[in-house]
Amino acid sequence: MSATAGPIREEMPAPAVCLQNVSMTYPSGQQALRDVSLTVAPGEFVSIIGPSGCGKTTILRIIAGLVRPTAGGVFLDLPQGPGAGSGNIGFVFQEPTLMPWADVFSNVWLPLRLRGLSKAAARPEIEAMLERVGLTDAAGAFPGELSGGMKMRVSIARALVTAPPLLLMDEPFAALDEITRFRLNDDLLSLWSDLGCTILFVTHSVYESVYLSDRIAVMGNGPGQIREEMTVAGKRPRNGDFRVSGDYLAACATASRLLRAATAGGG
Ligand SMILES: Nc1ncnc2c1ncn2[C@@H]1O[C@H](COP(=O)(O)OP(=O)(O)OP(=O)(O)O)[C@@H](O)[C@H]1O
Repeated sequence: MSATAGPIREEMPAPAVCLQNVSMTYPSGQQALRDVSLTVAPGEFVSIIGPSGCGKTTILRIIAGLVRPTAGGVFLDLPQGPGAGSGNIGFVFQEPTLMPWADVFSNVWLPLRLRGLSKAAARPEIEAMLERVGLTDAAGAFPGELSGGMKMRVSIARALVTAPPLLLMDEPFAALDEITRFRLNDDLLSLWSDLGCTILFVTHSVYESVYLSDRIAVMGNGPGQIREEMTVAGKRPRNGDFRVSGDYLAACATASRLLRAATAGGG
């Protein structure tokens, strides 16, 4: 082995998600993305903000493999989660999409059931996840008996019960009141820090993106392009103190300015 001169370089981990020059035109002819490049490091929390219709959901759907881009490359480097199958990406939608006829426990069991685990075999994982999201006492309740915030907790528990290394979240808290949203923001951050997963989070809220993220990708008007990226300064763990800190307010101002610039003058 030969020695190399110069400074020792830290090995950069391969990105968990890498989009290279991705474009997407739906069969209807609607162009949703144009030349989008984005990398997300393992364990990073990245938000995507942008105006309605700019292609945020399309990015998540492409990463999840639900639609194929018409051009460009999508590279994922994700450790396999436990259990069989390729379900190592969790997806949380704006609507909790729970099975109304099944109780909370059975809703969270679903992805494990799809992997062939009986209710009894899955019980320890389900109970641990319900405890993490504060729903132990609601295990036997049906979705119709739950508040919006509790339904979203079930949806998050269901997405995380298979311990996916990548969690995609599409405006999960948009329909919730602000107090519930703030609480779920904090709970999500502590889950993320405990589980060590990578999160890509779509939101319309500049404030939410700043509170949660390490980095923010700012999209412009369609056809969708990422116009800017910013890093959010601010120590972790973040909590209510961060919401009133100078770092937070400065980052919100920067993100708002970038969003305004990105959406000025149409696509
Ligand atoms: N299945 C589809 N077929 C045709 N066009 C689609 C389809 N899904 C999305 N589009 C179009 O692609 C563009 C991007 O849509 P997308 O849902 O990705 O945007 P978005 O930024 O997530 O919007 P919003 O913030 O309103 O949820 C829009 O013009 C939308 O109408």
